[in-house]
Amino acid sequence: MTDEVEPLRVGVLGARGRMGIEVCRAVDQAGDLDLVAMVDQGDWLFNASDAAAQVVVDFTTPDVVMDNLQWCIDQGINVVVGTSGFTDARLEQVKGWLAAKPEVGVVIAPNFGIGAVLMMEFAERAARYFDSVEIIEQHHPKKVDAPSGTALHTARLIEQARKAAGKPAMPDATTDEMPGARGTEVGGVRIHSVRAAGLVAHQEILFGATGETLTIRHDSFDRASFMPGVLLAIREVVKRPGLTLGLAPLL
Ligand SMILES: NC(=O)C1=CN([C@@H]2O[C@H](COP(=O)(O)OP(=O)(O)OC[C@H]3O[C@@H](n4cnc5c(N)ncnc54)[C@H](OP(=O)(O)O)[C@@H]3O)[C@@H](O)[C@H]2O)C=CC1
Ligand SMILES: O=C(O)C1=N[C@H](C(=O)O)C[C@H](O)C1
Repeated sequence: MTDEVEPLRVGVLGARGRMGIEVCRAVDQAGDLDLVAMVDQGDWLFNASDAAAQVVVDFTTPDVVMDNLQWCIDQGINVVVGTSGFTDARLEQVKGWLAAKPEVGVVIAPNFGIGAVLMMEFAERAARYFDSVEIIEQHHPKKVDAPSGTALHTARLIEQARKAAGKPAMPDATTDEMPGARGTEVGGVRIHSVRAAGLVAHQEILFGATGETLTIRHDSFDRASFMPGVLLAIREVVKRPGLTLGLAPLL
């Protein structure tokens, strides 16, 4: 008799992408995890179920992630999703699929960086005290979506916190505006998206009130920064049936 625990069997979708490569390496190096499937564009999704993956990690693209998720849930495979593009409507759709498979766990996190999760928490806490807030997100130029998933999530958290505190709309007297000059507005919060070579993933939240500003900033200089969060989600998702949104509930 041995009480040694079997390693968790993990498959990675988007395995040849920037994040996928890093996730495969991290899973491979973790003693309690077994990398059993690496699937990318053009590969057969069934590689993951044939390999009896218990958890699938998805870092693909916003246009394919929903099909992947539905397939995993149908197969009864737990899923950790890092791919961006999750609107409220998409989250509702996922909840609908999970209703038919209540034993399956899904973690969808806009950002797996522990520092980024704290940045969002701090921003949520600060939101009620400031008249103005704007988000400036900066990413590498190969990112396909704008604004980033992290910026969208941050804006929603700030919107809810301002609403709960009864804050009025932000002061903004702009009447003469070139399109795009003031960024895009999400939940009443302006988001400015910068794309430039040399960047990885960065975000600043600028709060303003009479006579003072507060800047909360997070920088991912290397995709290794996301790996502790991804590994945590893999280990936790098997214990959490249903949908978990964001990494914060796992910390
Ligand atoms: N939550 C978080 O902490 C983080 C989230 N992200 C998000 O993760 C996603 C991926 O980012 P990144 O790795 O930089 O992007 P990449 O474009 O480098 O990687 C995506 C990979 O998915 C592949 N792919 C496309 N379609 C499929 C499919 N149907 N099945 C399997 N694989 C497929 C792509 O192949 P091909 O190139 O041939 O199309 C590519 O190899 C983005 O949405 C990004 O915003 C990124 C970093 C951190
Ligand atoms: O594409 C990226 O690189 C990143 N995407 C996520 C997002 O859209 O917020 C997370 C992080 O910002 C890196």
